[in-house]
Amino acid sequence: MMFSFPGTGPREIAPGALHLPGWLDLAQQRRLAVACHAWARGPVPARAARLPRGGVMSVRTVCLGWHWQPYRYTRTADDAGGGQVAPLPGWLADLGRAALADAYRDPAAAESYRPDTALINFYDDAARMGMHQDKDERTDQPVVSLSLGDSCRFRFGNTHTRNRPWTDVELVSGDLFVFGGPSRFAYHGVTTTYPGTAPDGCGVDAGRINITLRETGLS
Ligand SMILES: O=C(O)CCC(=O)C(=O)O
Ligand SMILES: [Fe+2]
Repeated sequence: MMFSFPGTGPREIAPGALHLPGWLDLAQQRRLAVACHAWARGPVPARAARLPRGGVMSVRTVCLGWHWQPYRYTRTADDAGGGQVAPLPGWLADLGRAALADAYRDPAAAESYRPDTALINFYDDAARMGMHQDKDERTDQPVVSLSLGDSCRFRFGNTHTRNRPWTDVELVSGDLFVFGGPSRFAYHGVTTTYPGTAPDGCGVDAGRINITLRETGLS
C-alpha cells in the first residue's frame, strides 16, 4: 500500500502539519475530480450549508460516509432532503492511509487510520472558508486534505486562537496537506482561490475542489 511519492518531499508547516506538493499525478487528480462531480449530483446533492446563526457557507459541500452539517455529523442529510449520503469507498480510505504513510513516514500510523467520512468542498471564484477548527469528530486522528483544480491560499494557524501566528500555504491541484498530532485542532481556512490556475487535464473546468478525510469515531 505504500505510495512512492514523486514530489519534493513533506514540508513541515507546524508540528504534525505537513504539506506534500504534487502528491497526486494528473491522472489521479482527474479520476478524483470525476468522482467528486458524480458525488455532487447525489444521492444527497452538494449544497451550501446553513450555519446555526443564519449565515450560509460560500462553498458547496457534499459528504460521504457521514453527513456533516454545522456542527455535527448525522446519518441522514436532515438539512438537505433527508437522504442517506453515499458510502465512503474503500479505495478512498486506502488513499488516506497512503497519504499518512507518506506524510509521517510511519506505516503504523497509516495502518491504524480508519477514515469513515469525507467532506468535499466546491469553491467557485468567490468562495472562501473562514478560520475554524475541525472539531466535530470524536477522535484525534489526522485530517487528510487533497486539493484539485484552482490553487488557493490556505491559512494554517495555531490551536489557541483564530488569529496570528499563522502560515499561508499555496495549495495547488494535486497537493496533499495532513494535520494531526499537536496540529490536529489548529485553526485553518481558505482566504482566496486563484481563478484560472487549474492545470489542464486535472478534471476541474472551473473553481477548486477540496476533499478532507476524517475519522469521526461514530461508526
Ligand atoms: O478547502 C480546504 O483546503 C480546507 C477545507 C476545510 O478546512 C474543511 O472542510 O474543514
Ligand atoms: Fe477544516
